[in-house]
Amino acid sequence: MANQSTLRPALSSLLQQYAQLLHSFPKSLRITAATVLCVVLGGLWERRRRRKKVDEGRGRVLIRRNSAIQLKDGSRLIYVPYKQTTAKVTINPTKSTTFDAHRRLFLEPPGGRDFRSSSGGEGPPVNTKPGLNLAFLHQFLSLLSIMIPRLTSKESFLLLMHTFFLVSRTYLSLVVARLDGEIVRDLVAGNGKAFAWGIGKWLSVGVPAVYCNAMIKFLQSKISIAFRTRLTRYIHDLYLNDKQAYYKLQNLDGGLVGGGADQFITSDLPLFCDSAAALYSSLGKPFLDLVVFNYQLMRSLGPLALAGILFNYGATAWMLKKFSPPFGRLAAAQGRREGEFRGLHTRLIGNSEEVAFYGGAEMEREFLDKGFNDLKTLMEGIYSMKIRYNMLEDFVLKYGWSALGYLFTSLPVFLPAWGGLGGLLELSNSESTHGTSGREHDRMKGFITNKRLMLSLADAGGRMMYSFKDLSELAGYTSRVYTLISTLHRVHSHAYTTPRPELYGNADIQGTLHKGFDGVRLEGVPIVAPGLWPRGGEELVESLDITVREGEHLLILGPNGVGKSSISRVVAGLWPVYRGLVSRPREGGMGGIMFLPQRVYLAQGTLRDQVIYPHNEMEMRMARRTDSELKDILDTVRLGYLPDREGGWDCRKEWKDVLSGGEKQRISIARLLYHEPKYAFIDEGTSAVSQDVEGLLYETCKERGITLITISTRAQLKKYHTFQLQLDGPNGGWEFDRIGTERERSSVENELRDLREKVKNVDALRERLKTVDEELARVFVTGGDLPGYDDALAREIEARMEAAAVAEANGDELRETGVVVGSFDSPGEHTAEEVTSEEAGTPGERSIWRMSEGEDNENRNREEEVLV
Ligand SMILES: Nc1ncnc2c1ncn2[C@@H]1O[C@H](COP(=O)(O)OP(=O)(O)OP(=O)(O)O)[C@@H](O)[C@H]1O
Repeated sequence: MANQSTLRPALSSLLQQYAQLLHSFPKSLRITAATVLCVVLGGLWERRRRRKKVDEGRGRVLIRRNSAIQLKDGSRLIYVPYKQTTAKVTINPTKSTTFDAHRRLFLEPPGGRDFRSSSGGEGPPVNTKPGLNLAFLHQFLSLLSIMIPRLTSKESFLLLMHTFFLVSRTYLSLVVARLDGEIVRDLVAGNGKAFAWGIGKWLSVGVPAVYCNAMIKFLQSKISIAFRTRLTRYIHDLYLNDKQAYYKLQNLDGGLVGGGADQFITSDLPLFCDSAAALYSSLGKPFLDLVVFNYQLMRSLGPLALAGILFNYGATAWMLKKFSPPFGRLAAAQGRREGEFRGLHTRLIGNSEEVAFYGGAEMEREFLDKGFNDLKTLMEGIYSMKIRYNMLEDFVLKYGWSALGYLFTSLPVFLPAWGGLGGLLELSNSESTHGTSGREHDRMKGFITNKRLMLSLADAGGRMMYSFKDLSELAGYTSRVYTLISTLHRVHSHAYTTPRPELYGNADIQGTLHKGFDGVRLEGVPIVAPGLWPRGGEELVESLDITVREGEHLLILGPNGVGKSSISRVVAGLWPVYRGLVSRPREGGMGGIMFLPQRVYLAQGTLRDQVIYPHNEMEMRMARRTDSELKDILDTVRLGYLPDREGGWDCRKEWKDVLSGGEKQRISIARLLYHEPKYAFIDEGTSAVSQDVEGLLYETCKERGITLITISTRAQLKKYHTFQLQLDGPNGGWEFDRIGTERERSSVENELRDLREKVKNVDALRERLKTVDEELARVFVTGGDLPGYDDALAREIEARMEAAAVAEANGDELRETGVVVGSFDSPGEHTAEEVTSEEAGTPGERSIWRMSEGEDNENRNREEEVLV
C-alpha cells in the first residue's frame, strides 16, 4: 500500500540523480552559472520590453492583409494578419497520388463483393447500417488515414501531448487518492503536524492537476480543429477541381441521399471531428485509469476483488449493449433530416425574390413546417428512446457499482485471506502488539484510499460505458463523412463499372472528349440527358455531326427544352460523351473556350471580381491587367456607369440582387471581353439586353476575334452568325446549314410571297369590318341610344346568331327581351312586342332580316373572319 505508484520512484530517483550531479560541481561554479543564467534572462526580458516601447511609439504598423501568392507547385501562400504582424500560411493541395492511394479504401469497403453480386454491379459503398460493427472500424480507420497522414504530422504531436497530459492526470489521481487516505488517517489519529503537512501537499498537487485538466480540454479542441482542417481541405480538393464533382454529384451520381454536400461538409464533418477528438480522451483516459487503478486495487484488495470488478464490467457492457437503442443509426438519420430542413431554408434564401413576386410565403412555410415537423418527430422519438436507457445506465453505473465497490473494499476486513495487501496488513495488525486504535487507523486509511480508487474506477468505468453511446453516435457521423468522401471518389475517378450496363448509364460511356483542338467538333455524338446512377439517360438529339472553325459563328436554334443548352453541357464536359468524339479547345484564356450559361452567376466579392470571374484579383494583377482596362470593357458593354454608381471597384454587394436582368447579361459579356477566349458558347446571353446594344455586343465580340456559338430561340440573331444548327424537336432531328444559302433564301422568299398575298387583302377586309361594325351596332341594340360597338357585344351577337341557326334547324324561334332573333325566311311572323328593335330600326336594319339564307351564311362567315 505504501508504494502506490510505479512512476513516483522513477521520478524521485531521477530528481535525486540530478541533485547529485549538481552537487558534484564546486560551489563557486554553481553560483557563477546561476548568475550568468539570471543575467541572460534579464537581458532578454529587457530587450523585449524596449522593442515593445519602440513599437508603441511608432504607432500602427502597416500590415499586409489578405494577400496570397500562387506558387509553381500549385500550393498557395497566404498572408494572414496575426497580432502586430502577418503570418504566412502555406496551403498545399492534396496530391493526386494520395487520392489514388485512398481510392481503394473508399471504393472497396469490406462486403463490397456482396453488394456487387446482389445489385449486379459495383456501385455505391455498401449501405451497412451505422453502428459498432466491422464497417465502422474500416470507415473510421480510412478517415484516420486522412486526419493523421504521417506519424510526424502535427496531429501526431498533438495526440502525443494529449496522451502525456492524460497520463499525468491519471498519476495525479493516484497521488490524490493516497493523500486523501493519509489526511483522513492523520485527522482521526489527531496528528496535527502530519495533518497540516498533508493539507500543504494536497494544495500543491492541485496546481498541476488543474493545469492538466485545462490542457486536456485545450488539446482536445486543438485536435478536433486539426482533424477538421485536414478533412475539409481533402474534401474541397476532391469536390472543387477540373472533374466538376460539385456538379456531377447532384446531376449524375445522386449518391448523397438526404441533403447536398453542404450539409455533410458544414454540419456532419464538425460533429464527427468533435466526436472523434473527444473519443480519445473519453475512451483513452478511462481505459488508462482502468488499467492503473485495477492494478492498484488488485494489489491492495486481492485477485478476488479484481475478478469481481472485471466480471462487473463485462456484465454491465453486455446489459447496456442489449438495451441500448441504435444510437449510430439515429444520429445518421438526424443528420439527414437536419440537412433536408437546412436545404429548404437555403432554397428559400436563394430564390427569395421569385417567391416574393409569386407571393409564395404560405406555400414555402408549409414546406418548412413539414421539414421541421419531420425533424422534430424524429428527435422526439430519439429522446423518448433515451429515457429508459438513461434510467438503466444511471442505476447500474451509480448505485449498482457503488454497492459492489463497498463489498470489494470490505474484503480485507471480512475476508483477509482474500484481501491482498490490505488483508495481509489486517492479519499482521491482528497478530502485532499495536493497539486497537492503530489497527482502526490503518483500516481507515486503507478504506479511504481504496474507496477513492474505487470511485475513480467507477468514474472511469462509467465514462467508458457512457462512451459506448458516444461511440455509437460517432459511428453515425463516421458513416456520413465516409459516404461523402466515397461518393466524391466515385465521381472523381468515374468508378462506375457493371457487367450489364444500362443504355446511356454512367457505365455506358463510350465516347471521347478531346481537349486541345482548334475549334469545336462533334462527330456522331448523341446528346443525352443523363439519369441518376444507376439509371440510364434520355436521348435528346440523335447523333450530331458539326464542326465550328475559327470565325465560323454558329447559331443553335430550336424550341424550348429540345436540347440546345445540353449541347454546351456535353462540350463543357458536364454531361458525358456517351458515343462519338467531341473535340474542343482547352478551358479559358487566350486560345481557349469559355461558356456563358443561361443564368448569369454573380460571385461573392467586389465589382471587379464580377467582371474578371473566374479570375481573382491576384490572377488579374499577375496577368498585368488594370482597372482602367476593366473600365473600358464596361464602357463597351454600356455599363461604364457601374463603378461610380456602386461606389468603386472594391465595393462588395449582393450583386445578384443589385443588378438588373439586362445588366447581369452585360456583365457576362464583359467577362467574355476580359478573358477574350477564341471560342465562346453564349446561352441566351442577350435575351434581356435591348436590341440596339445586343447587335453592338455581338459585333464587338466578333471584332475581338471570338468565335461565337450562340444558343437561342430567336431567329433574328442569324445576321450575326455564319452557320445555324436547327434542332427539330421530340424525335431528336437536326439540320446544320450555312446561313444565307440558296435553299434558305428560297424558303424565306416563299414565306415572304405568302405574306404579301395576305397583306393585299388587308384593306378590303378593313373596309368590310367597318361596314359590319356599323350594321351590327344598329341592328342589335334596343332603345333609342346607340352605344358604341364593342368586342364583347360582338361576341354575344355571334353566339346568338349561332343559336339562331340551331333554332332554325329545329324550326323554333328564340326570343329574348330587347333582342329578337327570328327565323330568316319568315320575318313577318314576329309579334309587335317581340320586334322592338325592328320597330325602332331603319330600312337598312330590316334588310338583314330579309337576306336569303345563302347571303346570310356568307355574311356571317365574313363577319367571323373579321372579328377573329
Ligand atoms: N441536369 C439534368 N438532368 C437531366 N435532364 C436535364 C437536366 N437539365 C436539363 N434536362 C432536360 O434536358 C432537356 C433539354 O434541356 P435544355 O436545357 O438543353 O433545353 P433547351 O433546348 O436549352 O431549352 P431552353 O430553350 O428552354 O433553354 C429538358 O427536357 C430538360 O428537362
